[in-house]
Amino acid sequence: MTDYTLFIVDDEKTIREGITACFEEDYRLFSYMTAEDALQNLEAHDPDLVLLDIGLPGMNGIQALQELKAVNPDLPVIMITAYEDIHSVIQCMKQGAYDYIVKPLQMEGLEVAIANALETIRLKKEIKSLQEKLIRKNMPFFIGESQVFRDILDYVEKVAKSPDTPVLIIGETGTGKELIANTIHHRSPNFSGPFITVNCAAIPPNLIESELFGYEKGAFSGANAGGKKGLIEMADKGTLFLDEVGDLNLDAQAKLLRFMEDGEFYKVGGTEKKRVATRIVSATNKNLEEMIGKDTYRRDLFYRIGVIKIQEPSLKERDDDILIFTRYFLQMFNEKFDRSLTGISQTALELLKTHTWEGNVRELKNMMERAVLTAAGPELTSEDLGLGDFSAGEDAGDIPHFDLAPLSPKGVDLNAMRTYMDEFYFSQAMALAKGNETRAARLLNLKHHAFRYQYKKIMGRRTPENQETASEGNRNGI
Ligand SMILES: Nc1ncnc2c1ncn2[C@@H]1O[C@H](COP(=O)(O)OP(=O)(O)OP(=O)(O)O)[C@@H](O)[C@H]1O
Repeated sequence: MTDYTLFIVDDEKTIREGITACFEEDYRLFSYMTAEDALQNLEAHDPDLVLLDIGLPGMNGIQALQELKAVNPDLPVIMITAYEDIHSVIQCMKQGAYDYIVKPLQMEGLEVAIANALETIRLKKEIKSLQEKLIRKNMPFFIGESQVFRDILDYVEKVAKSPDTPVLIIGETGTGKELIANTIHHRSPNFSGPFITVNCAAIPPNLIESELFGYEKGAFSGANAGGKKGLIEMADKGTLFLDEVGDLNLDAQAKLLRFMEDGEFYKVGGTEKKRVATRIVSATNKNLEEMIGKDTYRRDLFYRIGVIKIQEPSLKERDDDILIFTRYFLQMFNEKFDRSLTGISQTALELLKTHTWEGNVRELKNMMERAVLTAAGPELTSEDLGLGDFSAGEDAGDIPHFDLAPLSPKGVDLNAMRTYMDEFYFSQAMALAKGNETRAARLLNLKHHAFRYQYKKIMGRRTPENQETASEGNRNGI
């Protein structure tokens, strides 16, 4: 006997007994004289297939089909009908019946119909289980125990259920906005469709329209001869993730709004109206409300993209998670680089807690990657992490003395001063060491890798004018 349960619902005793005699060795069978009886037993026996007579006394087969589909839309139902009742059959097929058989019953025909229906169920179950496996495999992995973060994940779980409600994720750089967008996609009904990411800040303003909507051949000079599909069309039946959505210019904002109103658009140079169904998830680290006040962002678009808003906390606002992240990344990079660092020194742990974390989780992840790769071990020190003042040694406890100007009553911009000091001493060290990084690192009592990392960061934040000033500084020996 196979593991399938079948209901036979027919008021004719000979039909019920005939079907039972034929199939009782193959399936678990329950037979009922009325639809009401069958519906009452639905929950108790959870059938895989129902054979349902149309001409039943009391609730007829058409009404019973509706009731069954309301309880379980995927339950296959084979209608049993008298030949002359073909109009009712059509009605049942429109309401989702799987198949029908005509009285007097031919048992071979019924056998084929049942086998087909059960094979469809088997395939559907297999597809569902494969889809679930795929979701689990592609599901972004989250770290975080803080209450604020758990609340966000609960909310994400709820909003993901819609296939098309727009979501706006707001938060500083590196807080995990893209990870959240990805999770919304994978937990939504669109999960088997594409997840297309667009970095709005990276596309030149004059190309944004053709990138988003695509273009027809010959739309403009320099265009592909065959035309191009836009990112919106590529995201059909999936999710379009508009990263840095605050960087869209006003022209592109107007076009995006028009598309979001009704899901329709034209390709650049095209005359055919196109339609796609995609969910728009956007993210920004800008203050869009402030931009609306300055007329650089459209209020109507802000409301349209932000039907659901998710505010991602900075790492500082969820500092319970800093040590959890640190341990996780330590283990992750230990495995990746085949290292066996045992932990993190007490001083380093204290410094991790007090660090400013302007680059949020990304900064912590990068810091751990670099430290695990280069540390001497056995545990990570603050020096390995490039944190704090370690000129006096990791746990020496002696604070070195520097002669500093006293604080004036006007106060001081400490961050600007630190930046200035870094730039000043790194430039000087490189000038004195004639560009030799190892010697420059020694002059600043830094390990070579820590020097390199910080020097690259300093060079990266300089504007071209600053760089000119700095190199002049070098020439003048400042
Ligand atoms: N909760 C988390 N669990 C695990 N990894 C995380 C988490 N949050 C962020 N990350 C990791 O931090 C890095 C930055 O995350 P992500 O790119 O999602 O940030 P973002 O807010 O979109 O940044 P940006 O605004 O700069 O684009 C990624 O490597 C991501 O995997």
